[in-house]
Amino acid sequence: MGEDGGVSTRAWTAPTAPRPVRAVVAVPGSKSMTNRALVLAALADGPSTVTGALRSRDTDLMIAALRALGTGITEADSATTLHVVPGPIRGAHIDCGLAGTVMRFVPPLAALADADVQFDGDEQARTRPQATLLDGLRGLGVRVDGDRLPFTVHARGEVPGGTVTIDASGSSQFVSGLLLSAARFDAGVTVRHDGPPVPSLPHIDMTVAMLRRAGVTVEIAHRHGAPSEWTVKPGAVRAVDWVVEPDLSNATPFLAAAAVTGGEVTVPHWPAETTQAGDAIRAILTDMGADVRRTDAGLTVRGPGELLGLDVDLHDVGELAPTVTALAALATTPSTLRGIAHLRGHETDRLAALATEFAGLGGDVTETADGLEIRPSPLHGGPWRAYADHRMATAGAIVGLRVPGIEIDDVATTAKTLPGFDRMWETMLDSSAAHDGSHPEGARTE
Ligand SMILES: O=C(O)C1=C[C@@H](OP(=O)(O)O)[C@@H](O)[C@H](O)C1
Ligand SMILES: C=C(OP(=O)(O)O)C(=O)O
Repeated sequence: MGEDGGVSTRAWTAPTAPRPVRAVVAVPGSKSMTNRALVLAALADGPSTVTGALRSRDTDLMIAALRALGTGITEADSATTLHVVPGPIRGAHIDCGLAGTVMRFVPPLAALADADVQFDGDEQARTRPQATLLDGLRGLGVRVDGDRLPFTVHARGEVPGGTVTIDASGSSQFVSGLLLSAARFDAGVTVRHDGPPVPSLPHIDMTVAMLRRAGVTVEIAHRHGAPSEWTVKPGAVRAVDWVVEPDLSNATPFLAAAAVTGGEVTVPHWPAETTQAGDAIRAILTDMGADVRRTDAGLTVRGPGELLGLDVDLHDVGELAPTVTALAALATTPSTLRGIAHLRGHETDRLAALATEFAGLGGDVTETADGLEIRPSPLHGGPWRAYADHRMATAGAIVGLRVPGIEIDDVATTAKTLPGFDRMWETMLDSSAAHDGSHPEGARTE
């Protein structure tokens, strides 16, 4: 179990929206960027700062892991501005909680330590796929005991590195994890993928872009039009002052609130260009009939009169599947979500969890080999289990806007990436009510 209090639970009745939601909702920093910036800063050739960092269970677990391994991390003017001073990497015990980014990004860095590093995490994390990463490390000359949490990296101060072939079809994080620390391996690394297509490629693009920004040379080779081999040359990781973008995946439940209530929600500081997978919500909501615009004010979604279902491949953006399933379950026409078999290894088996919880509300959501079929069906209130999955909890909240009596068993689990989600949600609704739907800038949660 996590030692950081992340396992305490709290029940919450999701509030309904008596009128169209009208709000401006600022979301905190990206989990994926924060945890990459922290790892790169810990490996860098000097002190870095990370501005706009997300503070949440997953990022605090990363901070704790890197501190235990010898990195100095202090808060500067605020909790979201972190000063990172690299130090010699030493032996430690690491709690991964349920964070994929901690369990996949930290072991390769820990392999550079001068002593053993032990990893464990939540009970539920012990079933998340991990062997591919650990086999990859073995292929690079590291001794590792175990194939899943708990496991031990027998570090000896250096990693030979070289070429390794893995099947990364289970998670892009296996590739990202090996690449992030590879510049510090003696021979760098070449990761070859051999297997069905790698999911979540934008997340690997983010890894490559951030490595290059830190002065690391990365080369990519393609097979059949898809990247299949990544090479990181050995060399210094330069210290960078990282500025973290808002978390676009965490923005999606708030944008969905506009879509399902025929309202209008703006998320400020939406980047014009980004490697974040969450940016795909723009095309998805447009396909469902919403009006989606990016302006200097941010990204604004205006809900349609009629929310339409869609047929979409979410292979690259599996993180969005719970939000998209909630939207689709409230749409007037059927939907098919494809390309997301790997969601069975996320925080929970998300395909099973979504099908089960919608069935309990009278919904018609069925699992396929690689996704979900969602048919319109009248929904009623009832229990909604979160399965320790932040995005299951936020999906329940979206449904609750239109369906009274959605009893989420654990809203505290949103602290994995968005502590205070329920307060933000309630503020969004309260301010919409204050303006009675007449003013588009009703709520500001900034
Ligand atoms: O590298 C990252 O920051 C992430 C990669 C993706 O993982 P998968 O490739 O396992 O889907 C994504 O779903 C996860 O939330 C974050
Ligand atoms: C899959 C997710 O998280 P993790 O980084 O733990 O894999 C997610 O946030 O949707």
